[in-house]
Amino acid sequence: MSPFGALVGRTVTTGHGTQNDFVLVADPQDELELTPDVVAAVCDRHAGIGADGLIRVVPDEGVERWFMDYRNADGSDAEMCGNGVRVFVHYLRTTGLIDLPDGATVEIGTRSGPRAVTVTDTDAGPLYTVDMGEWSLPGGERALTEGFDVIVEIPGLDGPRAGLRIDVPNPHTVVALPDDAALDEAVLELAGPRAPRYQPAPESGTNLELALPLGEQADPGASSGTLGVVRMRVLERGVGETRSCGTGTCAVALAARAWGGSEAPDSWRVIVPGGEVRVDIEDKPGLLRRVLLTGPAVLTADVTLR
Ligand SMILES: N[C@@H](CCC[C@H](N)C(=O)O)C(=O)O
Repeated sequence: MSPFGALVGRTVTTGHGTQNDFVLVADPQDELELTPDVVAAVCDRHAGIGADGLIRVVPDEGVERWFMDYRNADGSDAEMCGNGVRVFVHYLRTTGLIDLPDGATVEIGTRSGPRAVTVTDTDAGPLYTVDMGEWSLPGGERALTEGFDVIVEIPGLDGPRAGLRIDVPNPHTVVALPDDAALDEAVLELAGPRAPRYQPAPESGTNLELALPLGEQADPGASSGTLGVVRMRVLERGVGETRSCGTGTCAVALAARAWGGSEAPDSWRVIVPGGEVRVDIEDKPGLLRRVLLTGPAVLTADVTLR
């Protein structure tokens, strides 16, 4: 019997955002029951299509917009997926489910509430800017000034490290590393004896980002101003090590800005194994704290499940 359950006979689409890859399943009648087992079977890299997550494309309840029903590769739910949002909107646009001309904005539904996404067409393909909304600090505001609120033991690295927890609004723990060697040597395994250990242990799990701040450069997107640059690796909750994580890049930019002190830039170029994205942080007094994520999205294939 096929492990793909309700998806047998369906044609689904694959795509990625900076190589964080997804299977997109259109469900315009909101009729598909996708159990965690079916999601895990589709995302299996050896016996399925293979992906970091699955996105069901479904109408939002009671409002005229599309809803991103995101699941991790192990079948679990998550509050948000930053790369997934861009790929989701690119899918809606490419398949004609929405009309989104260059420069236009669309609102989509997510488990964390509505998100506005704006497209900019470039010679290298479209870039999508997602208003990722408000972030928060489970460890309280003091964590931001102190720069950490959790201790993490990461195999491959000598000794415990300080980490900063940031919700975007899914949970992230960001650990600063001193050089490329440490970043490359860290072992990022989800489970087993070589999984990272946290003190305190995160109640609902966490995504773990290892961040290497690399200084600043002139901002090509502005006539004046600088862009912080940071390299990262990520261990995703419910997935394993991935080549990018959009919410993770936001958490890393926020942590790097906190560690950089009052003069640190608000805009960041975040380099991940699968490419790079831009993160713009807005938190001027009196304004909503929010973070904007800009990056590419690509569709790669249509596949029919047997
Ligand atoms: N890849 C995503 C994050 C997906 C959810 C995450 N694994 C979690 O469980 O919180 C992104 O691009 O943000």
